[in-house]
Amino acid sequence: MENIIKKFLQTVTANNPGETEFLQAVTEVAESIIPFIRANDKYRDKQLLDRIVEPERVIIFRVPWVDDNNIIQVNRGYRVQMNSAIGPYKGGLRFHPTVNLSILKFLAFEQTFKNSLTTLPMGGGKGGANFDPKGKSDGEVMRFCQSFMSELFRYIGEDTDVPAGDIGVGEREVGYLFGMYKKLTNKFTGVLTGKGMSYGGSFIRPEATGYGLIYFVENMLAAKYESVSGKTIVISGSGNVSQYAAQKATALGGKVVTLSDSEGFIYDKDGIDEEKLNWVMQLKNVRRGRISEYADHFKSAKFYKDKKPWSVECDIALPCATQNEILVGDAQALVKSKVMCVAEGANMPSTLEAINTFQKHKILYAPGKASNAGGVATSGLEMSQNSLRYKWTHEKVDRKLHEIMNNVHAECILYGANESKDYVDYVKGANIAGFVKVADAMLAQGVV
Ligand SMILES: NC(=O)C1=CN([C@@H]2O[C@H](COP(=O)(O)OP(=O)(O)OC[C@H]3O[C@@H](n4cnc5c(N)ncnc54)[C@H](OP(=O)(O)O)[C@@H]3O)[C@@H](O)[C@H]2O)C=CC1
Ligand SMILES: O=C(O)CCC(=O)C(=O)O
Repeated sequence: MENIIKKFLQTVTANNPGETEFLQAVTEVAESIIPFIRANDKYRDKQLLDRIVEPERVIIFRVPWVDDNNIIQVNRGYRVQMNSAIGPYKGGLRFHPTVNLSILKFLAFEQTFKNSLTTLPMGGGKGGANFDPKGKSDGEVMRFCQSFMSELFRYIGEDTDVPAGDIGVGEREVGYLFGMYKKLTNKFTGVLTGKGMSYGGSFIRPEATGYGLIYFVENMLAAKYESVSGKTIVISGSGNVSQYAAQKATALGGKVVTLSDSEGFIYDKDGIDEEKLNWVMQLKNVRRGRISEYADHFKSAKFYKDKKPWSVECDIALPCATQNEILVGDAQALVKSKVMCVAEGANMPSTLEAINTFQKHKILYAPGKASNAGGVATSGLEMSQNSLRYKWTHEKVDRKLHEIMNNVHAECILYGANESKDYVDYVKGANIAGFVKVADAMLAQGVV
């Protein structure tokens, strides 16, 4: 089996030179899917994984725009349309200076499995640009978004490809993108999700990834007769996912002690309660400031410049910033501090070695494609509401989100529990459960 996996990965490596993040994501999936395919005649010799790793389409385009000093700037825009076997391409847009094809291919690949896990009819896609919204005026961000959409609009649509937010793309950016799409096509449709509440957005979509993460963690802990209540929780990042994970964890009686951004982390020994979190939301979503300011404002906190929070003692660790933020040494530090559960709000925040470390020590570990699926699931609910031209209540969407996360967890157990049922390999469980639905649809649709 090892040789078959090795040969497959050699081919993917040769076909995608230098795409380290994409190869990392494929390696993690191949290790659990190839043995499953070989053990099931239905999936054998159909080159399913060979087809899934090849994007159906990649669009790369120029994004010229004019900054506030009247200087012309140029960025590169992308949309990776990875797999449409079970529905229109669906996945966020990332605006960050590090964006490149490898990163967007890894995200689109993971998204294919994640979206399948939600059981909603959404294929996998991802896009973005190497544009940095940090430090830009609202006017600059608007002009960039308009230029980005003036090319992307040809390739998307409510039944074709439905983008949303990701790092650097929040409600402000989605608003500008939607406005330009509407102007260019003269259509008011559910072409983007994460929209504002006044023009077709869904209740709970802003909260969904963070809330869904905590619903998933509650499921993981319940199997050990534990809960979030009374636990010390370390969170990285301070953006959308981190904020709402912190909010829900605190509401359930957990004590969140860290948040971070790309300049370092803050540790608040007294916990980041609701009032302090509201202050953070104002800082990050309105003033667009740095997390270090928290330690200037709250005397119970200390700022650790250029450091990550993984050496802080905790029961639960929730990486919610970016890919590969937990290296093997960080995983070892968490194991040493007797972490009970690590659940990913970010996409692929743990390296393969870090995942091995958690699993070797039988830590409850959930990969992002399962534990952060609540965001895209609620985007799927936003699409349903847009098709219905209707808006469900806050309570109804939250209840549906909760049910979906319970179901994603159950699917992971189904395919990931070991024979003696005393440990769940959530990586294996999520990969196989996500694969089955996509593979069945691909088989039914022929070689296309
Ligand atoms: N938004 C969503 O619905 C979903 C998001 N995700 C994933 O969750 C993660 C966070 O996304 P989201 O909260 O939406 O994004 P935001 O842009 O709202 O926040 C991102 C946060 O991560 C920090 N960060 C970004 N890059 C780095 C880096 N290289 N090193 C250290 N910190 C970094 C940012 O700090 P700074 O401001 O300094 O850059 C910021 O605090 C991403 O991995 C995303 O793919 C997954 C599912 C859904
Ligand atoms: O809501 C969406 O469509 C995208 C969410 C996303 O980007 C993700 O799940 O990583």
